[in-house]
Amino acid sequence: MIEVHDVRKKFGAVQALGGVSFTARDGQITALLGPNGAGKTTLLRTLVGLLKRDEGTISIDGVDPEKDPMEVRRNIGFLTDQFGLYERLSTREYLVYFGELNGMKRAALDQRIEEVSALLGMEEILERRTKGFSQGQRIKVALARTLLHRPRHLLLDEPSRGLDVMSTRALRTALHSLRADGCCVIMATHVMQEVTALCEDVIVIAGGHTVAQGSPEELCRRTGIANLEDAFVSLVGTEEGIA
Ligand SMILES: Nc1ncnc2c1ncn2[C@@H]1O[C@H](COP(=O)(O)OP(=O)(O)OP(=O)(O)O)[C@@H](O)[C@H]1O
Repeated sequence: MIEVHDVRKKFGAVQALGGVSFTARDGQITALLGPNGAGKTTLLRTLVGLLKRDEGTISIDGVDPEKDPMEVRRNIGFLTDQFGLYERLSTREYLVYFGELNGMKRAALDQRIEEVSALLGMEEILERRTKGFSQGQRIKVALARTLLHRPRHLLLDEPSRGLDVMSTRALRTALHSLRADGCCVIMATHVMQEVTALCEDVIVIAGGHTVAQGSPEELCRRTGIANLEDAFVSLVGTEEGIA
């Protein structure tokens, strides 16, 4: 479970997060919705301890990422907006490298690479060097790295960008199975169909503040608007950020 209370973060004069609070439960996929520049990426980076918050509290299964970043990272998979692939390595070499960094034993790691590769449809790119990979291929490799050590928590920053229809479906299947395993998933996205298809809970942030949290149905009920996209626009008070 991830619990966030009144988190604030400034970059110079820019107040990227001005008071974000929410709870993301285990066995649930929580969408993080917000217009461009709302603070979604900043929030995710703060949750894994890559950024230091100015104020507020964060608890990842009771652990503060600033006090014990290694413990939090062991239990978290984070798909960032920067994939950080090593272009001289093949996909398999890259995954072995990160699996070993996470303390996985080689036999278990080899088996897990096969599983994740089958899940994401990566067989054809497994032995290829990542140099020159398309956007969709790059995101698959990064996603595979994120899933490799079976994290208890998964933070995904726009995971479906650049994915084709088959890969988007594969991602959905992967997320369903992680949810069934009790994983706590937070997914920043601009794609409303993804939210309605996958997420039982939605956090709406705008201007660095939590504007609302609830199921898609609750947000529609609260705004008196039947369609989630229109409800979102009404909550943030702008037409920005709609895919
Ligand atoms: N390193 C940084 N230095 C200065 N300003 C930053 C930095 N990182 C983020 N910001 C600012 O903080 C605000 C929130 O940015 P953030 O990337 O978290 O938004 P986002 O919700 O992820 O946006 P998008 O949907 O466009 O990806 C923006 O105004 C952004 O310009």
